[in-house]
Amino acid sequence: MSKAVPLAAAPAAGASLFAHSRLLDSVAAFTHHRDIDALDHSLALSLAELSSAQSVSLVKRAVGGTHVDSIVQCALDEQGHYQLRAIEPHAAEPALERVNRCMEQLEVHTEMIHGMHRLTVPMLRDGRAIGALELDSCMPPATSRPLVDGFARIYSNYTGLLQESERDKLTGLYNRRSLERQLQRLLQQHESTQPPVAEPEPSRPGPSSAGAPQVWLAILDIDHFKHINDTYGHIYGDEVILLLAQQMRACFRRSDVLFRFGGEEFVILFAATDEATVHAVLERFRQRVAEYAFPQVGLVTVSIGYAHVGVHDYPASVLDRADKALYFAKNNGRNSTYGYESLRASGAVGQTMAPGAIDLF
Ligand SMILES: Nc1nc2c(ncn2[C@@H]2O[C@H](COP(=O)(O)OP(=O)(O)OP(=O)(O)O)[C@@H](O)[C@H]2O)c(=O)[nH]1
Repeated sequence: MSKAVPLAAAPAAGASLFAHSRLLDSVAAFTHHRDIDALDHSLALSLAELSSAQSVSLVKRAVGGTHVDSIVQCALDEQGHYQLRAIEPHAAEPALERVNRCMEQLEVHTEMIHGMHRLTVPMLRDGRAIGALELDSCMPPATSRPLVDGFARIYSNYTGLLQESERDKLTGLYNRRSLERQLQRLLQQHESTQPPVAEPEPSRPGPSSAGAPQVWLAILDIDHFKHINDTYGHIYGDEVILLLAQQMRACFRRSDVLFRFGGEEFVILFAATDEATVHAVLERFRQRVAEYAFPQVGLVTVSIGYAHVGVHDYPASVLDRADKALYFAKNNGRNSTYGYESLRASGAVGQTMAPGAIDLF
């Protein structure tokens, strides 16, 4: 039997339904994104619009780390329109103290600033803060807090799922599936500074115009890993993989993108101005590994092959070139680093795969 709804309740219910559907629209819009940068922008804008805030900042810690590695802010401009911008964490140092405290203490922070209410809410996952949302608004914190809390929880859950799908379970590095997206992202970042590359050899690094950074891909493979597994067992083999991933994190820059590509193979994507720098960076890492005493196993070495990434390169063809250089290292004593372009110039390796023959993942 249907229940009569008092007439007087209808307008309030209508208004609340409208507010709920706006909220759901926003959540649907930002969870539509698979790309975390786009998701961050969408979240900051949705929260600013729904709360009519003066500004919303999304501050994020590096995956698995405690330092802030990105800040996205959505703030009203003089014309009353929301504008999104990314802020370099080092440029926001003093303001970050408050946010860092909130993330360390896992506590919500409120204060009055220039006649506005400032609300800082940590975003939690598995009992630790992955970042924080900060809102400057005319509304008192008690009014805006449920909305900010809700967005923080949805963001944390959703990015947790996204990260699980793009990370290797053992090491926490990116997995093979994420290479194409990360490569595109890095190329877009550096596209404007990359000199035009002559066809039909997209792999050849352009002239180093005013030291503009270019993108490079390196493949790193543990030498005689089967022997390590056979001698010490798979658990020690896994431990070697884990420790190597830790060394990679410690040795490469935060902006370098690290992958466990499968088994005992790793990939590094990074920007550098010239081949000599690339070689020196990779050699430094190879030597560091060769000097490290792995528990029980002792000394372990790695072989490295690398190649330049052209703006219009397919991931599979870059991988093929770097793999040729790696293969050369494996066949020439291991525990060494080789670049495809130099090997090609000296005639030590042949042509890479034809554009039609590539496997596009
Ligand atoms: N412990 C462990 N072993 C793995 C994992 N993935 C692959 N392997 C093993 O890694 C070994 C790789 O062996 P190969 O491809 O012959 O290479 P290698 O022994 O390192 O020899 P080179 O690369 O030629 O120096 C195989 O025995 C795989 O079973 C993993 O996640 N954990």
